[in-house]
Amino acid sequence: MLNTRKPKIVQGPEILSKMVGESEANVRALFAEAEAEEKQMGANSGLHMIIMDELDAICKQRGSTNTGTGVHDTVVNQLLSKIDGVEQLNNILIIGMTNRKDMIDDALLRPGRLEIHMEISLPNEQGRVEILNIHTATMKKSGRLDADVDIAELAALTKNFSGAEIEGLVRAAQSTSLNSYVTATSKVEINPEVYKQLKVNRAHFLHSLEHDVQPAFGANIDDLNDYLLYGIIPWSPDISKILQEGDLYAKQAGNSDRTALVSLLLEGENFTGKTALAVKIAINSGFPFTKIITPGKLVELADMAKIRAIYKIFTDAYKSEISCVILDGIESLIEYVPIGMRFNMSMVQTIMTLIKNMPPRGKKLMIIATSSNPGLLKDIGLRQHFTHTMIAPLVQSVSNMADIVETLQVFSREETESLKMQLKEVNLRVGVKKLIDICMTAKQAGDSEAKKATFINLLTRAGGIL
Ligand SMILES: Nc1ncnc2c1ncn2[C@@H]1O[C@H](COP(=O)(O)OP(=O)(O)OP(=O)(O)O)[C@@H](O)[C@H]1O
Repeated sequence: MLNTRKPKIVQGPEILSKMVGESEANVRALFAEAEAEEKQMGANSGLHMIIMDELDAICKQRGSTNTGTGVHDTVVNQLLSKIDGVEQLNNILIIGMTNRKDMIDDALLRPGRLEIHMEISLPNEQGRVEILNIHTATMKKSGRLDADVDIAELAALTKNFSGAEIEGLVRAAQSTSLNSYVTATSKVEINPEVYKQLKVNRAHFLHSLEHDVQPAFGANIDDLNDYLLYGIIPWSPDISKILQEGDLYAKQAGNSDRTALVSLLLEGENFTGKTALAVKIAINSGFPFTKIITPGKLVELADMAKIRAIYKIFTDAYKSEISCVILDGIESLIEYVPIGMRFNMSMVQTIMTLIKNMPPRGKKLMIIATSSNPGLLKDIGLRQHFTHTMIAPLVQSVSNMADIVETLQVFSREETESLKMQLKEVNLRVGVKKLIDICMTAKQAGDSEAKKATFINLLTRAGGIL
């Protein structure tokens, strides 16, 4: 279109070489032709185009890699000197592509270098209709697409799918269809007569949507369900109230024209089920992008990498029209240690900035954070930045305890009644998670009396009986 010389298309990693100086030479070679033509023809030189895919592979922030060779750093330097060096080239257009802009050296992104930044965001519903039409066109033409496939419906069901993922879905639906015609005896065979009538129908697409292709920028419900091992037992009206209020905040984030950011802090003592409640609110919201940040997922990372990982989740969230990010156990995320009151200040700053930061125009975000130390959050100035707070309650009445115990089916109705009688005079104070743990241990104790004795013993030792 621009009438250029044949574009040079390179994959970032292709530039790198194990030979000393070779990577830099590869960068120079990319520019050699343009330089020669500029020297010869000056302003009459044709336009040269270099397209660099996966730019982040070679242009990482200098000083961020730890290979000991410094090769990455010198490749960045070489590229900088070619793009914006002493000998300026006026006959070259460089296009870099990446899905990790955050990892690219800042110097490369300044004016005069790769200065125009364009974000290809996730396709909207209309875009998805067009992409689906492109990828199903051949099937349609050859009569392989069943009449019951509704492209508009598929576009509505593929929220937050990228173009490549939609293409993957079409391919997966084709395989699903093919599989349904395969007879696997000792050989895998397809009846040629049946094959002639092979069509990809709506059921094949729905099957592949459920089993084969998950969007990278989606809500992985299976992953989230791992935090709901015992579901949500409605042991008190407070629990339904928390979930209802959570729904309201999600609606506020989703429906209000003015609210782009809702941040919710779920406070409660240890083991009160804060994570499970936060996850349940997130799932109920039905937001297409939902991610949970837990201390466990960051434990292996160094400080900067932790901050980058958290930023990455938020920048990913900003790509979706509406999203939910759960920050689980803020005190652990900031590495709080009560002895000497130590914590990671950079992490506090990061979390504070992200909680306060408005998502880009047109995007909406709900943040749900959990904490068992609201006093600390107040002292370090984080708590006041949440737009709403809610409290996960402790189990404090014997009848609530009995409801939980009965739901778990560890004790029979008679055993539960007998437990209620034995504990009727006591003051209870225990988190639902701890109570569930105790029940599950007691279940292993054998006969009815042993189960009840173990239950009471463990509850006392856990400080649940005052
Ligand atoms: N009503 C309820 N509310 C919360 N969790 C519940 C409820 N009923 C059952 N559960 C179960 O209790 C467990 C709660 O664990 P969760 O990790 O959420 O607690 P937590 O308060 O975040 O723990 P911690 O203090 O260790 O961070 C989950 O397995 C969940 O399925």
